[in-house]
Amino acid sequence: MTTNPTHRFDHRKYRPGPVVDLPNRQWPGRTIQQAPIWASVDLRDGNQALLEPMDVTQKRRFWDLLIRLGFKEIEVGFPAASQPDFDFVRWLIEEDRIPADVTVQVLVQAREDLIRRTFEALVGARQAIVHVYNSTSPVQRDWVFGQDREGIKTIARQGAHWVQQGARDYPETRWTFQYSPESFTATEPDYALEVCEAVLDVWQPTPENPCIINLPATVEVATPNVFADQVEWFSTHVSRRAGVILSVHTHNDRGGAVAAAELALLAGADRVEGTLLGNGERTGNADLLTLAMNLYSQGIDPRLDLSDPDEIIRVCTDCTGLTVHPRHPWVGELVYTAFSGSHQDAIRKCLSRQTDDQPWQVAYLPIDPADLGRDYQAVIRVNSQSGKGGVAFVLERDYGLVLPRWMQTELAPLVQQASERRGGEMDPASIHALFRARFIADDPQWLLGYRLDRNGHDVIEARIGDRSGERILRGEGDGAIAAFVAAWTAWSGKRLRILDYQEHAIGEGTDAEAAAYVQLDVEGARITGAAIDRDTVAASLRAVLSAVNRQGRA
Ligand SMILES: CC(=O)SCCNC(=O)CCNC(=O)[C@H](O)C(C)(C)COP(=O)(O)OP(=O)(O)OC[C@H]1O[C@@H](n2cnc3c(N)ncnc32)[C@H](O)[C@@H]1OP(=O)(O)O
Ligand SMILES: CC(C)C(=O)C(=O)O
Ligand SMILES: [Mg+2]
Repeated sequence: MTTNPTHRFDHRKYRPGPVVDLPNRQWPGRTIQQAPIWASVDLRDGNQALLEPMDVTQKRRFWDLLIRLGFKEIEVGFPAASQPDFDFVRWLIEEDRIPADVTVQVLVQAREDLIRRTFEALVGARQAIVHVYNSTSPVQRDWVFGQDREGIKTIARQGAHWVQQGARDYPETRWTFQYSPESFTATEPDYALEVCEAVLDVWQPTPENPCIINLPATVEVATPNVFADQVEWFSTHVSRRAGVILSVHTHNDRGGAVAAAELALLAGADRVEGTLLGNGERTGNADLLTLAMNLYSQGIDPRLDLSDPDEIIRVCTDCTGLTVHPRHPWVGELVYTAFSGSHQDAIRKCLSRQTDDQPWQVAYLPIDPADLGRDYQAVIRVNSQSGKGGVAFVLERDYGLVLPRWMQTELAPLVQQASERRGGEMDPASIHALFRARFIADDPQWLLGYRLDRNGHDVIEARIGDRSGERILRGEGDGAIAAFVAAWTAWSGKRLRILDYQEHAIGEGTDAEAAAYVQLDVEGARITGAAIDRDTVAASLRAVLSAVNRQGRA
């Protein structure tokens, strides 16, 4: 290859992949109604892409996970390629680790010796899928295999024949045959079909005894709609369609593996191969976890139990050595977290209205994080992008404090400034500390006690302490706060007026406390205060004192 050093980044080097002329395409008008047949290729495609392939212990652990999640078809390796893969298949069979409703699948090239060895690996299996492949695209034909169209078709046909032969030698196993025209998406569609027809001619599948034709986007070379066209064209042109389980196997080179698999389902695919979290060659395979969660979030049973993604992540990470991006769809650490103010506000409002008997409709949260074992702790986190809604959410969630709107408005900028100074997240304890420092002021005067006479008209005697000693203030009014304000006014000579007052219980039972929030007009200045006390009246009096103290400080 020649490159011009002055034009290193040169798009003229590339050509678009093949497309199908499909003016009457049907897939755009369809929606996905049910989960496809899932086939995990974690232990094969995922494994072959690792810097350090899984050892036997890791493979066993991964297998157990796949079984727990509910996979019924699992490609367990390429047993003819390596002894560990061979041994793993033997372990599964000899240790009776394959549940009756699960079928193992193994991959093999269309080579006679390898196919023979593959059947040896599977001796004693109740049922198995033997997956044979060869590559069909022009570059593979011309440059890799050095074969013309006929030659490549012959490789496929022979492979199909050897597989059929092998199966005849082991009649005690229920066999399913699978063929992949590797590099399908880069292959001329009519030629890919021709090769598959040659395979089908050998296998003669029927609805009672179907085979699997798996169409791989070995390398993703086009937009997902192009893949969908290719799949629909294939699905509507292949013979013996009722005897063919049409499978797709997408890779993520352009970032579209999941979308391509979804559109392929609209286009007629019955089955999807992929991996958990998208591990696999280069940019990976279609992420089955994402695909399944996409269905789940649309109200469709994904037929996989993904309720504990943290366990999935743990096993995948331990076995592959790969980490999961915090924004990975559905399961990343940050995907149910809102930092920005308007999102937090909307989430808080929606969560307060969402009930268990309604369909889920919370803005910015496509599903209920609790379904995946994620608590609401992570939903709202506060930093300099956050507003009053987020601050209020955190104080309510973690401290049971339901701040009035006017107090939220006063507190939020303080939190924002603190976050800007700190340059990061404000944890709940810091927000709570800011709230207390701002609104709860038991100094320079504090409440030592009170006596309330509630005989129709409220009469209060409040014992107030300060650094010089203590005094008794007396007043009366309509309610304890009004009586206290009257007492304070009489003593201080200052005009004091309650603008707003709110209180609520924190917790329940004998441990419950009361939170009181007050907004006063003191000599024309608006000032706020808060207090928390086991006694409701004391909380309200202390809230008024907090405001007065704050005004005094100001
Ligand atoms: C898209 C995919 O993911 S396909 C799966 C790929 N996975 C793997 O390859 C992992 C396991 N593979 C291996 O360990 C090795 O490739 C083995 C053991 C299977 C084979 O190793 P080798 O015999 O050394 O052959 P190698 O892998 O280099 O294959 C190249 C030869 O096989 C031929 N070949 C490759 N694929 C196929 C196929 N699917 N069907 C028939 N022949 C094939 C090539 O034309 C080439 O033939 P040549 O030697 O006459 O030029
Ligand atoms: C073996 C085939 C199905 C494959 O992994 C691919 O083409 O990506
Ligand atoms: Mg692959």
